Amino acid sequence: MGAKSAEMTGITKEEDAEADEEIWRYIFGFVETGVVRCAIELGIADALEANEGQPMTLSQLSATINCPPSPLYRIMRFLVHRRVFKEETTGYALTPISRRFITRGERSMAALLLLESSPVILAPWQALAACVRTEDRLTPFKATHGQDHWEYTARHPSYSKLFDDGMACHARVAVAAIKEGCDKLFEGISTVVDVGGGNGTTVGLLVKAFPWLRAINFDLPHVVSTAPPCDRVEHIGGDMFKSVPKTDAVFLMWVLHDWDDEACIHILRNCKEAIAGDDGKVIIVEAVIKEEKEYKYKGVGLMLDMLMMIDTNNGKERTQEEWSHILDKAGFSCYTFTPIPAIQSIIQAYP
Ligand SMILES: C[S@@+](CC[C@H](N)C(=O)[O-])C[C@H]1O[C@@H](n2cnc3c(N)ncnc32)[C@H](O)[C@@H]1O
Ligand SMILES: O=c1cc(-c2ccc(O)cc2)oc2c(O)c(O)ccc12
Repeated sequence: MGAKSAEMTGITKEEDAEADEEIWRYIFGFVETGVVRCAIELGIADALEANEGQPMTLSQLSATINCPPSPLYRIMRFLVHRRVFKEETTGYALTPISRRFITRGERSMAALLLLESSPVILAPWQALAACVRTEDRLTPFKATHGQDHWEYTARHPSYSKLFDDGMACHARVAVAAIKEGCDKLFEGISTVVDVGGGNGTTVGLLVKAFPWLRAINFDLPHVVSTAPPCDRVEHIGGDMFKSVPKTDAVFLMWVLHDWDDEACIHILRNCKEAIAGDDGKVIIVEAVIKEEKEYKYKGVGLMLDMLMMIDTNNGKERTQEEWSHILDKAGFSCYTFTPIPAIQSIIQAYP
């Protein structure tokens, strides 16, 4: 049977030609992530950074990172084509993308890429179709690893570190955006509890950015037990489903997206209980899913929504209406939404 005509399908020649090209992005999309992961593991961006930002020839780079020139040439050819690195007359150089893969860089996303491309995170995608079909929905993560994400994290310290480091590298970008987009957020606030604060990177940065603040980093006991000490930050282990330490303000970033509405309402009621003074508030830093034409960051919110389907029990990214629903149910008298230059928005909820 021959190809159907444009009149029959309603597809123009141009659209069809575009699809011929686009289809390969779906088929080989993983290659880009895989090669960037390899570049991070080889330390290519780190080596160029250590060379004081000066370009390096293939043989210099090969000697520095201890990788033979022949495969390195092919890897660099691919990454130059993708603009991850650039080729100048004197050798290979960093671009704005590879600067984000310098492991100790201020805006490094290397740890998040290593997390998302890890076998633990990737394997459950094989189970997504089977899991969404079943009525008594087992998450793909649990179907693959036999435990839910937080049980698995508690039992696998090396994955727990990979996860906390991944979250922490994104936290650095988020706190800078909070300061830029909402610099009055902590006015009149002396103490803040970061609920689900991971290894404390976020509160550590918050107390630096807002120097009058004292903070508690509150997370599961096994998570805070490995958190490094930090000035004006106390680490407390506990369970947000039981209670939250008393404070002026509660801060939650990328915590509520892990949970269904009922669990979120439960957590938010505990956070509301924790607010000691009359001027306190709960600060939520999360994605707010918007109409398609308003999507920023190439639909990252929708990608995270798919990730929540893989890793959590009915966790999801929410629209403004969905956020309003859970905040109303948790008993907040009013709340505001503030966009910031990041994937997330700031939601301030007042008891
Ligand atoms: C997606 S991570 C977000 C980490 C951090 N807020 C950030 O943005 O980098 C969710 C955090 O919630 C914590 N968590 C899960 N269950 C918890 C509970 N019952 N009580 C306190 N924290 C919990 C996890 O350990 C994890 O650090
Ligand atoms: O694997 C993840 C990744 C995230 C994540 C990544 C990037 C962001 O800007 C925010 C969050 O969150 C996760 C999560 O909440 C979870 O329960 C399991 C896995 C991941």
